[in-house]
Amino acid sequence: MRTPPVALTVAGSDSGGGAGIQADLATFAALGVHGASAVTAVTVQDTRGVHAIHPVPSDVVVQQVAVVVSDLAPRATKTGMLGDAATASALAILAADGLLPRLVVDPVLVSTSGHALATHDVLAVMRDDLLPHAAVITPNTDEAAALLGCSPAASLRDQTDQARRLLELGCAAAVVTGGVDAGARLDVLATPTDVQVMAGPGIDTRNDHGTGCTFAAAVAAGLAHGLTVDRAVTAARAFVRAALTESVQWRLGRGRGPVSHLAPSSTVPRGESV
Ligand SMILES: Nc1ncnc2c1ncn2[C@@H]1O[C@H](COP(=O)(O)OP(=O)(O)OP(=O)(O)O)[C@@H](O)[C@H]1O
Ligand SMILES: Cc1ncc(COP(=O)(O)O)c(N)n1
Repeated sequence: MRTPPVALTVAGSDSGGGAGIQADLATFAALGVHGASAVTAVTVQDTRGVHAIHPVPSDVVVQQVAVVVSDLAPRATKTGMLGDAATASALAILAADGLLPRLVVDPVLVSTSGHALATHDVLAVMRDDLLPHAAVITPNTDEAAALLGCSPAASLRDQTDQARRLLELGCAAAVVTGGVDAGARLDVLATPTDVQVMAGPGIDTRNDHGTGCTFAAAVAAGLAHGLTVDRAVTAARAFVRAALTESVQWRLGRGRGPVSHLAPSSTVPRGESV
């Protein structure tokens, strides 16, 4: 087997395994990428919600990144839940030093279950110091509105406008996810030369915990394989759609279950009791 490319995720741990580090590593593995990780926080979490958050000190986050970067030379990096401003600032410094190649920033602020995953001061640090180093950022419409200080998008036109305006914050590309129009799901990708609206039918499921992490990790996996941002985003959309479709019938946990990160060509023996 060929040596796989390496991607690094800097994110929080989700004990339920649906989002955060766990979703990122599962996505990397499904897409043929070796995943390394720097944990920013331990969340006590299941499919019903976030019950507690235990931050990892920012210097320990930096140490994790430093050893991985010097030993494994990741070709792409993804950030998710950063938790506090000290960690966001420390990462911005690492990015400015060129240590976070092909950086995908998923500006995680609040979980689907409505729990704050970042202190109020993270937003400004992320916007002013980290985003200018990103190859692409992947906010949903609420996160985009928070970064821009405007109201949430009420139409595709607003969402497109948000994606364009995010480029002014200095990132090389921005994909604003989570638009819904007449049952279709809309993502808008803006680059300095182009704006693309990507639409697909909404998948009716309650198992949608971790879609944002899975999407951003899949973009990072594509970049680690050498894809352009445009192609990495298209491939990531296809991966998330497959992950949502495969898990429609699942009953994992009592709340919003995870999407499937299991490769469709899974070699796990079927029909055997374990
Ligand atoms: N029910 C669905 N049907 C089709 N596509 C979906 C559905 N839910 C999410 N997606 C897709 O998943 C990707 C991630 O977008 P989403 O807006 O869910 O991110 P997010 O809000 O950041 O997620 P999270 O709340 O997990 O952090 C996008 O490509 C979006 O279009
Ligand atoms: C550690 C961690 N990172 C990110 C999310 C966001 O995912 P979601 O919006 O699906 O809850 C989460 N819940 N937990």
